[in-house]
Amino acid sequence: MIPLKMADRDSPNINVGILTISDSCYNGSATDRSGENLKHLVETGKLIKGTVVTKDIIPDELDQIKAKLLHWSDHLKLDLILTTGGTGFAHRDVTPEATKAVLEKEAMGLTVAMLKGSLDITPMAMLTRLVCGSRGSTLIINLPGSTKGSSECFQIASVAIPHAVDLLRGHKYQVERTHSALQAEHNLSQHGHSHGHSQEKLHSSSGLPRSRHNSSGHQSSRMSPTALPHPPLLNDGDKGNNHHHHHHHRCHAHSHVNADQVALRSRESPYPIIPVKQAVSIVLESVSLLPVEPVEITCALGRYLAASVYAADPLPPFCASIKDGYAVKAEDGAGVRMVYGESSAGDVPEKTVTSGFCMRINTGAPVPNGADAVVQVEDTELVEASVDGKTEIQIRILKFPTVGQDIRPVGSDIEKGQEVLSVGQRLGPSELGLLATVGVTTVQCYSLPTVGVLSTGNELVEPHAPLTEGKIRDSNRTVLLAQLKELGVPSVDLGIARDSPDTLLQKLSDAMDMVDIVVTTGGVSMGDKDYLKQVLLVDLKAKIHFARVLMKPGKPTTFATLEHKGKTKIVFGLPGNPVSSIVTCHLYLVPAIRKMSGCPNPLGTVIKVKVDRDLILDPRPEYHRASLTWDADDATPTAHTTGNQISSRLLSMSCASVLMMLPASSPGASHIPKGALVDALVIGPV
Ligand SMILES: Nc1nc2c(c(=O)[nH]1)N[C@H]1C(S)=C(S)[C@@H](COP(=O)(O)OP(=O)(O)OC[C@H]3O[C@@H](n4cnc5c(N)ncnc54)[C@H](O)[C@@H]3O)O[C@H]1N2
Ligand code: MOO
Ligand SMILES: [Mg+2]
Repeated sequence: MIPLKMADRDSPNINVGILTISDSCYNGSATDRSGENLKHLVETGKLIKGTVVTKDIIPDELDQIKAKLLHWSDHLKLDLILTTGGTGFAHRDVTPEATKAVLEKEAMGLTVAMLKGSLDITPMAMLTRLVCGSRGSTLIINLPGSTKGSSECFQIASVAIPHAVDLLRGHKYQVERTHSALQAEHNLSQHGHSHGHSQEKLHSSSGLPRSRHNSSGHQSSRMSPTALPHPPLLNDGDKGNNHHHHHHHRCHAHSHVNADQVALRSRESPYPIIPVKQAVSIVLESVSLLPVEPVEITCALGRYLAASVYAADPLPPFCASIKDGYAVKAEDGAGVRMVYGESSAGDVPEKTVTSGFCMRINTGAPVPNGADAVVQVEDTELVEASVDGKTEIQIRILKFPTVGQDIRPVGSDIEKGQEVLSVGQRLGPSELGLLATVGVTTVQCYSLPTVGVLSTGNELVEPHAPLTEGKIRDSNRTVLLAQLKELGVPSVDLGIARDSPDTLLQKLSDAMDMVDIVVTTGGVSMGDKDYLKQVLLVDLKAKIHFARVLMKPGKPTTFATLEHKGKTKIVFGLPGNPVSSIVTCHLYLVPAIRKMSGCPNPLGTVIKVKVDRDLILDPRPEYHRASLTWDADDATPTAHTTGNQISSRLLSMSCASVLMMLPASSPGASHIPKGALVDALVIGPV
């Protein structure tokens, strides 16, 4: 029996790499069924809550396997690598050897569990040599090469995978936290409180005894009682920590933001209000194109090309018929022809068509030598057939054919050497089809940024948690993670941070190792608990490019960059109001992601719409949510407001496919009359 388990909604999202190790799949003589099947199993989300970040096919070469495993664990920092293939007794089967070479710790239990489950199904399982274990925070699991075997073993292992990933992540953080706490204490004792510590110091691990790493003995109880013992809780801002007993957990980061002196806080924002256009320019100038990487066609949907793609062969590769009919010599004109044989799609016609003869042919089939026209069956009639009706002997051509009629010449769709896709093009379904047509299965694309999403606020609880007094459910994270999924970029759910500088610092510091972009919501306005900007400035030495924009909603939108381990990290501090965070996501985050991923024109589409009623203008330029309809006799869509536009009202986003870009009111213009045309930014399917 294979134990089945639904993905736990509390479990972390697992970044998965799928590695098919097979000479025959690599050289194209076999199809990668098991790799594709594993990808599908992960994507359905039934076994684990995971995202397939990368997938590749490599030959059974020890060095290549090792290199790939090292890259995926040390550089991509995947949570889980599933290999399929190369685990048997054939001479070339070296996956277990390559895996052992990179593992830091073996996980015999996983191997035994999969072996036991497989033995229940077939005694041949005795011959598998699966190896499992961890390297850094990456779990590596060998699966058999067969589709059936690999999916059975994956199902068995999946029961323990989320917890293993949790442990591996937790361990890493625990180590870093203990280091940073000790380092911070050390700094303070040497220099006193007035000295800020740098990001490097926070993560420094110099000279610390290993035995101290697991010194915090707190156990979380957020897993079910039947679950394995839980690792130390990550910090007090971690997901699901909205129960009282979590609040005393220690946060190891020490912010230097002064959080006590409410009365001394600034009563006016020190940041100038800038126009939206300027804010967008600043964002786009501050982000750069990410490096190029090879991407397999099955993982390339939505990616942007970094190198043009050319056709190695012409299409069609042979003269092909456009119709079902008869291949003829045009000069024979109309009249009776002897039928000898046929050319069907996939065939190679052996006979040559000579004067007075024709050959039956189907759409897409090669036109036989000697023929220079195809006459569709509708333009012919039967003259003579064999008695059994199985053979056409003579037919009559009713219409005079012309040379080349209903024939696609070689290369008429795609010429040999023609550029079929160019740099910067987005790979949608049809573009992937073009790649398939020209036989290019790996393309050079710009990398995608990894985006971390953090909600902030003491009032927030998880969507599934019961509402207690003073609490509301966190909706922003759900929206933003879904938006990222729709864009096809990898995301990291950073959970909820309490409104404390230490927690914010901890969460942000942790995130910097994992992601290119951090998106936070909440805590950017004028409240005494709005600490984000101060933590960015004081603790993380970030450059805040802007922190107020002249727009409604979204006024306190904050944008910062900071250097972390030699890389520039991007921080979007979006306002906490649900609508403000979504509108600013579309205006700033989405274009930034598009630019980083190689999109040549990252700004969204703006169309003209007709307003369906008088609209009162706000002193700030407003992004007014609306749905669209089309009247039969009018090309311009009518925009229907989604109602009350207060930025807390998430319902105003429901069914909104555009943001009407309304100008600020002025003494001469206080409203827009019904029927007027306004610009609208498209944000969803219309
Ligand atoms: N004195 C001033 N007060 C405010 C100003 C101002 O200029 N001066 N600006 C207002 C504007 S405009 C906005 S927008 C908000 C932005 O506030 P913050 O970004 O600081 O966000 P919070 O205070 O944390 O929360 C605001 C609001 O949104 C709710 N919220 C927060 N996070 C979530 C979430 N993840 N899911 C659902 N709802 C969330 C939160 O409970 C608050 O109701 O500031 C105005 N104030
Ligand atoms: O600018 Mo705020 O986003 O109006 O609610
Ligand atoms: Mg606030």
